[in-house]
Amino acid sequence: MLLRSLSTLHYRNLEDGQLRFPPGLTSIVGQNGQGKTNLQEAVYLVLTGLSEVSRLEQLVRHGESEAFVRAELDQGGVRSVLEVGLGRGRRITKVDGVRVRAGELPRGSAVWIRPEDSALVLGSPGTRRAFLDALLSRLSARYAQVLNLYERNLAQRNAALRSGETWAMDVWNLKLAELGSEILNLRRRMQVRLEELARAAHARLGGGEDLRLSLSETTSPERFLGDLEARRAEELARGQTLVGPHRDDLRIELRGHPAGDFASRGEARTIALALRQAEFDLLSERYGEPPLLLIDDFTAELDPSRRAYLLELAQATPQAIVTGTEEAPGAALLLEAQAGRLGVRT
Ligand SMILES: Nc1ncnc2c1ncn2[C@@H]1O[C@H](COP(=O)(O)OP(=O)(O)OP(=O)(O)O)[C@@H](O)[C@H]1O
Repeated sequence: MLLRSLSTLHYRNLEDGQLRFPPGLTSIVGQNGQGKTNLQEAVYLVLTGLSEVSRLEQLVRHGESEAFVRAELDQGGVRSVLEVGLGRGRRITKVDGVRVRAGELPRGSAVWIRPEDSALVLGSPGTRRAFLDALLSRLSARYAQVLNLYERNLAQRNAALRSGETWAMDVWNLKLAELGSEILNLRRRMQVRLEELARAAHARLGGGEDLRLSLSETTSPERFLGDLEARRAEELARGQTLVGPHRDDLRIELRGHPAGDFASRGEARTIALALRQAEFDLLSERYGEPPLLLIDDFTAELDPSRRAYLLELAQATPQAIVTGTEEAPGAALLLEAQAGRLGVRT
């Protein structure tokens, strides 16, 4: 898949208009706050449906009520158009003019590597769960569907716990244990390959051989139902469900110690990069072609070996968009961002 063009209207500070992208590497240079990240965010959103903002309105330019992003793709010689319309608390997604749910977008199409990725190692369990859930949802439509049902059931069960209305609790328990167990099993299956790929990338990055990833689980498929029943009194007192995949973590250990507590900033950065490389590899394996690679601010990467790794990865990928305060070498297209305007620099 190749991204041929991106058009935006009222998207953050980006000037309205269309940008065309060649195969290979596009380098976007510019000082801070010029719109480099906003452009990558728009590309990632329209290709994958994923966004990290808490409210979609944040993506709409100040003073406007709606924003639009449109991407033209070339999929093995076939042209396809993806569109996202954003308004207050709502989003409309279209593929070739037909409305679809955000989950029906081609989810293997892009990977975004950002300076903020260190939070995968140093941040809360919720950050790592979100990483696992987003990746698995992109690898398996079944996972996305089961996760959605699980989250709805969990919200209803928690509401029942808070209100003390326990008459339907046995029904909630059965449903939650059934859906939750499927999530646990799918996570376990992916974790094996995720660890292999992340360990290999970590070694290539010079981080050593001793990175371990494992699931830290609050229950298991076999114990799920029994654990829910056994902890009912405590759950009623706290008004929330205390076991299940929504409480689990991806345990990351470096040289036998939890990386979140002991890794240096540089080591955390290397592990985060290894996780993104594993994500890139898993999506390539699943969909039979490498995703579009987005790298935000490679110049923030001060370590020479990590910087070289990022640039080599970008150069070896069929299509990559790399931002920074300086030019990425080997670019097929060089753009300069200035106050939201992206112009070709020659
Ligand atoms: N909804 C919005 N409407 C208008 N402008 C916005 C909106 N959201 C963010 N901005 C502006 O976009 C700019 C940030 O752009 P962006 O994050 O893309 O910068 P950048 O070029 O990647 O810089 P850096 O190198 O600092 O990350 C800021 O000036 C911010 O005020």
